[in-house]
Formats: sequence, structure tokens, C-alpha cells
Amino acid sequence: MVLTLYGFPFSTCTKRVAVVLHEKKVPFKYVNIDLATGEHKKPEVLEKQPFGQVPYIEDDGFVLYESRAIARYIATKYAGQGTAGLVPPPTDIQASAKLDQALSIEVANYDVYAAKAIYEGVIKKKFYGAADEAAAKAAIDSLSPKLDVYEKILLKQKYLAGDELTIVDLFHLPTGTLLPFLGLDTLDNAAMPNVARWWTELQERQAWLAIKDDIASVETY
Ligand SMILES: N[C@@H](CCC(=O)N[C@@H](CS)C(=O)NCC(=O)O)C(=O)O
Repeated sequence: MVLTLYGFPFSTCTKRVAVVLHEKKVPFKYVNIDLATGEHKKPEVLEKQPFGQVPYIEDDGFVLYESRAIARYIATKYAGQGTAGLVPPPTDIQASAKLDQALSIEVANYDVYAAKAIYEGVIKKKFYGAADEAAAKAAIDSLSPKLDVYEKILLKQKYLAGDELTIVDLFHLPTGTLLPFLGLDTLDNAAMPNVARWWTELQERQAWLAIKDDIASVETY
């Protein structure tokens, strides 16, 4: 049975999973959970995702939530198809450790600030009428010195976990592409040529272009 992705089109977390499904050329059925009407807090959703959030997947009866865990599951299960190397083989202990390191970097040094900025500056404006521009700016101000460190890392290696593209690079796309809506060239910045090089390449990936504006079921590749 085809894998089912439950999500919401404007959800950055749903896009984090959808881009990996496309990279790995995994056909999937997309089911919309309407966050705007509170569908994510209904008992049938809470049974699958106890925090009442999206995304989650069902794969032959196997239910999984948390976008990063889902992405890793997909990249591992479908290692032999689509884009190669998004996760290293578990037997490569050092590459796996470097991926874990980069995954922690993304959560602790990037997403905590980028997601906050997007929530305060973009989501609040779109769904609740008014942005909190001061809170968005504070989050961006906290993100900036972290990106200076990204620049140092990306000067030495092509991607965040080493010289191979992995899932963690893709994880930056859903929030990073919304930062310009806050009037910021945070990631595409001449003062950070290696971040800009990395970021430009990521944004041009076919898998991202396929889902950036809309997520739809895919029957076959
Ligand atoms: N850590 C979770 C976060 C999930 C999350 O916050 N999802 C958002 C959409 S991007 C959501 O469902 N928000 C509604 C809510 O929290 O009530 C993941 O990565 O899957």
C-alpha cells in the first residue's frame, strides 16, 4: 500500500517530509489535515500524533510522527532509489555521527530561531492578522551569529554533514525560503559566500521545486 503523508500545505514541517519523499522518488498519498479549522486536535488525529500536530505518516500500518524522524526513516528505507546518500549506511559509524552532529546543529542553532522568526513574522500575519515584527527581528538577530558559524563550516565542506548532500541540508528549505518574506537575505548574503553557495544549490533542487508551492499525491515517478 502506498505511503500516506498527513499534513498541511503551509506547514514547514510537512514540507520537510515531502521534499525527502520527492528526493527518494517514493510515491505517496497526501491527506490534508486542516490546521486552520483545528482538525489536528480531533481524536482520530491525536491517536496517531498525540501532540495534535502535523506531519505524520502511515506506511503499511506503521505510524510515525516528527518530521525529522520521518525523513530519516524514508531515506533509510528507500536507500536504493532516488537521490543517493541522504543518510549514510548505519555501518559507516563516523559518517552517521557527523549526520547526528549536523542534525543537532540544525535543531539547536538554526531552526529554533528561523522557525520562531517565521511564526512571529509570517504565520501570525497570515493566520492571526498581525505579525509581531519585534519578536521576528529578535529571532533573526539571534540567528545571524549562528550563520557566521555555518559560513566557517561550509568553507571547509560542501554540505552541513560533510561533502555529501544529506537530509539535514534539505531540512533548512521550508523555513529558509520564507525568511525573505521578512525582508531578509539571511541565507543568500554576499557576506557569507559559502552559505549563499550552499543555499542557492538547495533551492534549485527539483524535489524542492516540486513541493514548494503545493503538496500533492504522487502516484508514480
Ligand atoms: N517537531 C514536530 C513539530 C510539528 C509541528 O510543530 N507542526 C506544526 C505545523 S509545522 C503544527 O502542527 N502546528 C499546530 C499545533 O502545534 O497545534 C515535527 O517536526 O514534526
